[in-house]
Amino acid sequence: MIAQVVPVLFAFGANLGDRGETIRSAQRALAATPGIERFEASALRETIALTASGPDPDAPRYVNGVATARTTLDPHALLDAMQAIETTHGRVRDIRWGDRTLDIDLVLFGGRVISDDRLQVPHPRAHERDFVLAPWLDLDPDAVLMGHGRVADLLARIGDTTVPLSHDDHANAGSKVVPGRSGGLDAQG
Ligand SMILES: Nc1ncnc2c1ncn2[C@@H]1O[C@H](COP(=O)(O)OP(=O)(O)OP(=O)(O)O)[C@@H](O)[C@H]1O
Ligand SMILES: Nc1nc2c(c(=O)[nH]1)N=C(CO)CN2
Repeated sequence: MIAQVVPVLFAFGANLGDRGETIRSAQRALAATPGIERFEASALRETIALTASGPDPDAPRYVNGVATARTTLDPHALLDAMQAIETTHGRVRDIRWGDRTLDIDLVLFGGRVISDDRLQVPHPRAHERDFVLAPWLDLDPDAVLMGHGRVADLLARIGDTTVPLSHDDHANAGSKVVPGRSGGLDAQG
């Protein structure tokens, strides 16, 4: 049987260590994962930490970005690959929304709605996060978030507090980590 190729959207965040390099390294690892192809990463943005008690301008700032890709993996195998990459990049699972070296979220898996003990897709909080919407809009000005509408409209509604990362020398460091427009996810919107 020929495996189905599904467009996906990943979100990346880090607020400890060499944040931008960690995210670019994780993206190279994901792009090199068997079953993942056509990986396209956004520019990175610096963002105010969202904590359990709201935005905290005094907490270490995050670097955030998104990437689109196509995959033949099933959603849970993809999550396994994401979590293995988080672990190799020093991620420790402790307090919810605590500081972290790397977080990778699966925002969209084609047009699938998934809700089980390991995965909620579309990511239930993506539509209210400027640190997801702003880099996605950079990557694809026509992007649509399934169930919520145009990303440009969502971002205009919540406001954009993110700023472009001044030093992002690694944007093209991986042969398959290329900036570009997302392919296919809009059709699911
Ligand atoms: N769409 C998703 N992408 C990544 N992990 C998910 C998703 N949906 C559910 N999870 C589950 O969330 C668990 C905890 O994730 P994590 O601690 O990274 O949450 P968080 O990143 O702090 O919060 P948030 O999901 O609000 O960004 C993971 O072990 C994973 O099983
Ligand atoms: N700015 C910002 N804040 C966050 C982020 C993130 O990626 N960026 N991720 C969190 C948990 O996933 C909690 N808070």
